[in-house]
Amino acid sequence: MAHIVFLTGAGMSAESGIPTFRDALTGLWSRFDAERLATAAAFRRDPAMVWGWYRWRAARVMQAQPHAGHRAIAALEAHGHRVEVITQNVDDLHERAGSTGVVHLHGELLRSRCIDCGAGEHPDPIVRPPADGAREEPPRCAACGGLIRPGVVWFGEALPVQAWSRAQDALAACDRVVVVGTSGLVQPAASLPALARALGKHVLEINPQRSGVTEDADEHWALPASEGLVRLLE
Ligand SMILES: CC(C)NC(=O)[C@H](Cc1c[nH]c2ccccc12)NC(=O)[C@H](CCCC/N=C(/NCCC(=O)O)S[C@H]1O[C@H](COP(=O)(O)OP(=O)(O)OC[C@H]2O[C@@H](n3cnc4c(N)ncnc43)[C@H](O)[C@@H]2O)[C@@H](O)[C@H]1O)NC(=O)OCc1ccccc1
Ligand SMILES: [Zn+2]
Repeated sequence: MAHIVFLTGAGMSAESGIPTFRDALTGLWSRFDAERLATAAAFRRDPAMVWGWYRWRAARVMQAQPHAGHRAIAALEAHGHRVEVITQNVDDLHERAGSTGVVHLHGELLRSRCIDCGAGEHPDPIVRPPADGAREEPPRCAACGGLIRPGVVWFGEALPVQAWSRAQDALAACDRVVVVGTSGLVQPAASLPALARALGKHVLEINPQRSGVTEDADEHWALPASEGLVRLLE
């Protein structure tokens, strides 16, 4: 039985209808670049605009379903392989496909917390998906009255310490690494494939396009995630 680490990015969820980071800028948000919108400064400046963007994205995630690629990773785990999923994605499609112990380097869209006291908060369910561009006032914290923010890692914010150390431990312990659907532009996550290579691990990249990772990969399958990952089962 093999010990496999999957490093996944937005391309992993593209076939489930989740827009990749750069494609999630429609309507009102299209005049912003993601790196500027996904920041604490933007939230403080205009909480309703940023919260509206995240609720719109959360609604898309709730409408989406895992695809054959997500299921293939979960199947490898069910077949007894040691599988660890380290993702930059803030959606829950890996978990919904059956993967366990998924490490979210950049947080989770469907978890929120108070920006002041950190209390975890579960905002009211999304009844009607907000129209793209819709502003929505973030709820207030029941404990301190502070603003509730999405449980994601914004640009300029440190990654969760535990997630980052689990990622490094997994790469050190694994036999091989499969990198799926990332452009390899966002640090420090983008440094993990090179770290795996430096640790002597075989690195396979699955991405229809060449990316910032391809140089660090031993193999590149120019395939969409759904096809490339199913091929791993054969
Ligand atoms: C843009 C980049 C230059 N910026 C950074 O890297 C910055 C740091 C930085 C600033 N200036 C710099 C200059 C140089 C180097 C670094 C920096 N990093 C940070 O700010 C990090 C935090 C980064 C995390 C930001 N949050 C995200 N997401 C959560 C929020 C949200 O979602 O709203 S990042 C977000 O964007 C990234 C998107 O990238 P990808 O996932 O790769 O997706 P992308 O769309 O780019 O590409 C998709 C790929 O899929 C492929 N594809 C398409 N379809 C398919 C398909 N069907 N199948 C397979 N593949 C497919 C495509 O070909 C393509 O290659 C993901 O990481 C995603 O999580 N924090 C930090 O540095 O803090 C400091 C610090 C340190 C200590 C103490 C205090 C502070
Ligand atoms: Zn609070």
